[in-house]
Amino acid sequence: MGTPNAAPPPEPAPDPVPASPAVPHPDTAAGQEGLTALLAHPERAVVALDFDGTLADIVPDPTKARAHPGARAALARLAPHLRALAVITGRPAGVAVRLGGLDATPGLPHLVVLGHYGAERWDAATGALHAPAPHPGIAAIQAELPGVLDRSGVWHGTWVETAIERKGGRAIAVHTRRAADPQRAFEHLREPLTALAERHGLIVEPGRLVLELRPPGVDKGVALAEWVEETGAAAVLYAGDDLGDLAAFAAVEKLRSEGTGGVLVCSGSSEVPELADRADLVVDGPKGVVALLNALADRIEHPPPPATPEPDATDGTDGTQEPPQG
Ligand SMILES: O=P(O)(O)OC[C@H]1O[C@H](O[C@H]2O[C@H](CO)[C@@H](O)[C@H](O)[C@H]2O)[C@H](O)[C@@H](O)[C@@H]1O
Repeated sequence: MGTPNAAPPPEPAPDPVPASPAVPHPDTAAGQEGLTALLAHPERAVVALDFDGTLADIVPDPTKARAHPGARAALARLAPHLRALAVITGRPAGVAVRLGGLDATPGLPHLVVLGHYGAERWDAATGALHAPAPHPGIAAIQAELPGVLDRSGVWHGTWVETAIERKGGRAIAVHTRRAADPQRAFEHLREPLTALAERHGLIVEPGRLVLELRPPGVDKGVALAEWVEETGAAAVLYAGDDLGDLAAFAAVEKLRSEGTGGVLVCSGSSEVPELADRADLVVDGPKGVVALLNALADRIEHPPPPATPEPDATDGTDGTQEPPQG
C-alpha cells in the first residue's frame, strides 16, 4: 500500500514516433523555390511522373516491367493532397495502366495517364481512353523492319522478335538491351532506323537502349505544359529518367520562367547522365522516387511547427541593440 504523499507513478512512455523520411534538398535555387511552393500549397500543386525507370524498375523484357514495390501506395498517399497527378509515358497509356496496376489502386480516382508521349490519354475518373488514329507509316514500317534488322547484322542474322515492341500499332520500338553488345547495337541501328522512319514521315525517339519510331507532333513537354495549364497549377514537380523526359524538363524550366514553381527530379541511373545534369534533385532510381513521394506526403501530413521568430537585433531583446548615444 502506498503512502499518501508518495510521488505519482510516472506517465507511460509515449509510443515511439516513426522517424519521418526527410524531404531531400534540391541542389538549385529554382528547385528549392519550387519545392517550397509545392509544400506550402500542395492543393495548388501537381506532380507528373514518367513510368519506365521512374515508377518501374528497368528490366530486360519490357513486358515484365511493373510498378516498383511501394510506388502505388506512395502515389495513393500523396494524390489526395495535390491538385492533380499524372503519369506521362512513352508507353501506350493502357499498357502503363495495366503494368503499373494503376486502375487497381484505390486512392487514385483522378489520375491521368498520358501515353505515347502525350498522344493518348487515359482518365481514371471515367476509365476512358482517348487515342488518335494510327499513323499510316507504322504499318509500312512493320513490314520493312524485319529486313532492316536482318541487314544490320546486329544480331548476326538471328535477331529475335522480342527486340521489337509493337506498341499497339501506334509506334514501334526496337530494343537492344538483350543484344550481345547493347550499346553497340543501339549505335549501329540508329542510322538505318532513322532513315526508315524518315521515309515514312515518322521520327526516332532514342531512349535507354531503345530506338522508338513514332509519329511527330507531340512530346512530353507539350503534354506536360498542356496538362499543367488545364489544372491551373501554381507548382509542378516532374520526375523522369530518360532522354524523352528532357522535353518535360524544358517545359518545367519555361513554366518557371513564367512564375510557376517547378521541381525537376531525375530518377538516377548510369545510363542517362544528360538528365541528372539538368535536374534539381537526383534520387536513386524508382526506389528513390518512392522514398521522395513518401517524404513529400509525410511532410504535408506532418508539417514542421512554425519557426520561432529570430530575435530582432534592434528591439533590445537580445542585448545586441546599440547603446543610446549622448
Ligand atoms: O516514357 P517511359 O515510361 O520511360 O517509357 C519509355 C520506354 O520505356 C520502355 O523501355 C524501357 O524500359 C524497359 C523495361 O524496363 C527496358 O527493357 C528498356 O531497355 C527501356 O528502354 C518501353 O519498353 C518503351 O516502349 C518506352 O517507350
